[in-house]
Amino acid sequence: MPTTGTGESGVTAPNGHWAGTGLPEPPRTAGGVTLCGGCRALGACRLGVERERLDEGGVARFELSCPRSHEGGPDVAHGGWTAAVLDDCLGHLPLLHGVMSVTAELTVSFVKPVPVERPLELRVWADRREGSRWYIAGEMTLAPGGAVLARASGIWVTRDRSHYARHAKWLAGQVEATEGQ
Ligand SMILES: CCCCCCCCCCCCCCCC(=O)SCCNC(=O)CCNC(=O)[C@H](O)C(C)(C)COP(=O)(O)OP(=O)(O)OC[C@H]1O[C@@H](n2cnc3c(N)ncnc32)[C@H](O)[C@@H]1OP(=O)(O)O
Repeated sequence: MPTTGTGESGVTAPNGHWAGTGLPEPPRTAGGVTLCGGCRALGACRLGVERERLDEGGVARFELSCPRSHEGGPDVAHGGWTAAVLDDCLGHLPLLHGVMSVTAELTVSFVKPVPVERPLELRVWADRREGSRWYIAGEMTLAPGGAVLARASGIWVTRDRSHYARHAKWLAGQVEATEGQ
């Protein structure tokens, strides 16, 4: 990935485009974590993803922990955090291949309570690809010991830069249709 260097925050400023998408590359942290729109100002993943990489076998590996701010029950993660971080990390698999995609379907199994502020790992792989559809699965484990805490699977649909413009046009049409009602 072409870059312009690493700033004080450790976030790498991109100067290239994703192959085939025409979209600007999103910034990455020093740990290789792609930052979505909401996390860019902070320069860190608010869900607690600290490192990400693609291994030799094509499996994406993440190091993370649940921030205390996402505590649900005492000392355990809110289920919404678990679902959100699985959605985010599963969707990073196409990103790590230079492909922009959006979540079309997501199924989450909450296997055991997830402790907050403990090291966790997440493995993410593609079960198969059919045209623009990626069928992706992943598993979250406790870092020491490897006990499975949660699993997820879903479908991601590849998009190009017209996705957001199309959305903006659709939304403008919705607003126009309701004006004067
Ligand atoms: C230039 C600036 C760049 C900046 C660039 C930075 C990038 C920096 C990224 C960092 C990384 C973050 C990545 C986050 C990734 C998630 O957070 S994903 C968020 C959650 N998921 C979504 O928002 C997806 C919402 N759903 C959809 O857009 C569509 O249902 C899908 C998944 C694309 C459908 O695809 P499909 O199965 O091929 O179906 P298709 O027949 O094309 O469309 C089905 C329906 O959706 C509609 N549709 C499809 N696409 C759209 C659209 N774009 N707008 C409106 N309606 C649409 C169709 O019109 C159709 O509507 P109906 O005719 O049924 O009324």
